[in-house]
Amino acid sequence: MLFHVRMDVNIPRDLPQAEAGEIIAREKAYSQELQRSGKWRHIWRIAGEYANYSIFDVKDNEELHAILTGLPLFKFMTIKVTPLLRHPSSIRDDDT
Ligand SMILES: O=C(O)C[C@H]1C=CC(=O)O1
Repeated sequence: MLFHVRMDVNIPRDLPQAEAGEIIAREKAYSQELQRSGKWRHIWRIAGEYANYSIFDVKDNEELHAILTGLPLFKFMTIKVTPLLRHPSSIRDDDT
């Protein structure tokens, strides 16, 4: 199942810089591992914002929930999920 996910990150200003850096490094490793597995298909930075648009390709809602709640930055994020399905006019083979 494909999901479009918007993640907005809001790290509190009073979080020590070293702690924030450590969480961001863990987030990057977590994200890149999921990208290598094919579950996190795409990630784009939203210009001018500490936010991204991502596409996930997972088995079901439960798997997506587990992935998102496992994000090291999860507690500092606002996340919006939109389920996707193939458009009948699509000419792309990888839209499902
Ligand atoms: O920077 C972000 O958009 C937040 C988060 C998502 C992946 C990652 O490495 O960081």
